[in-house]
Amino acid sequence: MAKLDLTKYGISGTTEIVYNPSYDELFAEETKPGLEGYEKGQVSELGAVNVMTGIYTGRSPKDKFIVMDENSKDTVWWTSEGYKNDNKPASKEAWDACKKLAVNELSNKRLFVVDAFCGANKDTRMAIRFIMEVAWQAHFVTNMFIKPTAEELENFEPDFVVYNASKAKVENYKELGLNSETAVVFNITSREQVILNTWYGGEMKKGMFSMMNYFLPLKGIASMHCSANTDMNGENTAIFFGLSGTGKTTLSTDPKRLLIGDDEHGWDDNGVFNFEGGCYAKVINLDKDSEPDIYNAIKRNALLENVTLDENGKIDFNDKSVTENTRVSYPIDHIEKIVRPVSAAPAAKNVIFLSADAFGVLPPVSILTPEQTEYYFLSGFTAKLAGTERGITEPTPTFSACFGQAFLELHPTKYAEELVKKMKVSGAKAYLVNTGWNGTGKRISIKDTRGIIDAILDGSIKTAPTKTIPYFNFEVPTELPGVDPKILDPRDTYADASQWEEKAKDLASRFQKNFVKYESNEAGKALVAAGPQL
Ligand SMILES: Nc1ncnc2c1ncn2[C@@H]1O[C@H](COP(=O)(O)OP(=O)(O)O)[C@@H](O)[C@H]1O
Ligand SMILES: C=C(OP(=O)(O)O)C(=O)O
Ligand SMILES: [Mn+2]
Repeated sequence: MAKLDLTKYGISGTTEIVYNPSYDELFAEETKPGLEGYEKGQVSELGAVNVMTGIYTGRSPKDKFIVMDENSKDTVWWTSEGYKNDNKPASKEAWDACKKLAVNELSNKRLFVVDAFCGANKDTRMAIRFIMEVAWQAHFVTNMFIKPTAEELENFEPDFVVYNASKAKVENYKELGLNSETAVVFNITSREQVILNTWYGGEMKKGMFSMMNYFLPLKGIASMHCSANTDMNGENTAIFFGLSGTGKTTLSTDPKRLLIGDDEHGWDDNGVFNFEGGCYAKVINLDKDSEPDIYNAIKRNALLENVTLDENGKIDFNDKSVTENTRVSYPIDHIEKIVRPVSAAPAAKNVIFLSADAFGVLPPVSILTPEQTEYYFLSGFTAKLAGTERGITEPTPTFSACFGQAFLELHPTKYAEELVKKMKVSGAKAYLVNTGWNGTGKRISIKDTRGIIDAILDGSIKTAPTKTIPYFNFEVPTELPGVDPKILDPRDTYADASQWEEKAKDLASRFQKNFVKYESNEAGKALVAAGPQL
């Protein structure tokens, strides 16, 4: 690519640029003899290549920073004593140092450059240029982002540039006010991201998600950490919010429906649209029979991360010895039932909040009032599951605003406002679905959860008999087709209902404590009544 000049980014001495490589080129590059360490891919029995990412097998939110400057100072939702979050400010000096480390690492090398889009909507998509030295990282972004047509590539002008220098370390991080030798730094003004010392693929996709979360709500578009699908006619759209591991990917991949996307979406006046061109599924304990579509997506061109293979490429999906956050990325067309050609569909009619409750208190499904919808969206209660974030080794209860706090760049109320506006126009209803634990000590089965989702999407939940659950005032159905009726009231899953009572009171008070941070204004105060009462 003669027209590609990387010196404008400070990258010099480039010996060759492999530009938007095809899948065949990527396969050859990532398996070529002589690759060492985390650069090396191994072909698995399913045809997909597997790579290992070292100690970073999940995102590293503690190492996430945003440059604080004139532009970002008053717009970004910075971490504060009153409301701690992952948006830590970096100085201009720290940015310059990190950028320099990245361009030094990437100078005098043979590089991969991938130009791709984030956002299926042409008016609001971001054109992104990824620059890296590692072939499989080029494969990852090729899978996960939207591929430009040949014509679009002709005139491709990036809105955002990502430098992946995973081999470089920030040695003087203390001096720079950073957290460790690893840094994931965003500069909203120059529209750049630098990745240092982590190889986890997810850092690249969730980085751009964070940027969409900054730019879109400012244009009046809802930007959401959710999966989305629609019915076979492309009419009855549903979105599934949830923190990592709560079931967005699993539950939106449904053979009865068309997939829009598994993780990041916008909702504008035309409807719901995907930001991505691929999916990133967890594969721990993946079972061919219970999740056939995801299993079948693991073939040539898919890319496995941190999965255990023997020397012959035989896969052991049950092995957690490296991480529980084993993954596969694949282009969305590895799933048969998808919306084509553009991953978009009309406004959502059903909004589902997935929460993996580690306490075993929440009912498997609750029908929410509009006020409860706002309250539970802002609260974002769930458990962080082992592995997706560094340092999390067991299900850890958390309140993650909007079910994706780590990716919010504006105040959570901004996302709630945009969602509520869109829901009002479409007349959408919201449900809180617990995909976590109950009194049995086991996780609610995928089969029961799928039954619940089916009942929401085919409308049968609307005619089901219901009762009210104390403390939370949740309206829950007492029977649903295809769902074990003994689990619908969580109290029935305990040997003694008083065990539930005790845990429920504890959880209710955690909700109340967490919500205090929203009570500094009238709108927040007004929502308290919709939350748990003791
Ligand atoms: N009831 C359930 N609903 C959804 N997923 C479940 C359930 N029980 C166990 N799981 C497992 O939890 C994980 C959900 O992960 P995934 O769908 O990738 O979540 P996300 O896309 O939200 O990060 C999968 O490994 C799935 O097999
Ligand atoms: C990729 C991630 O998210 P999810 O599990 O929601 O797909 C992540 O959090 O790193
Ligand atoms: Mn997912």
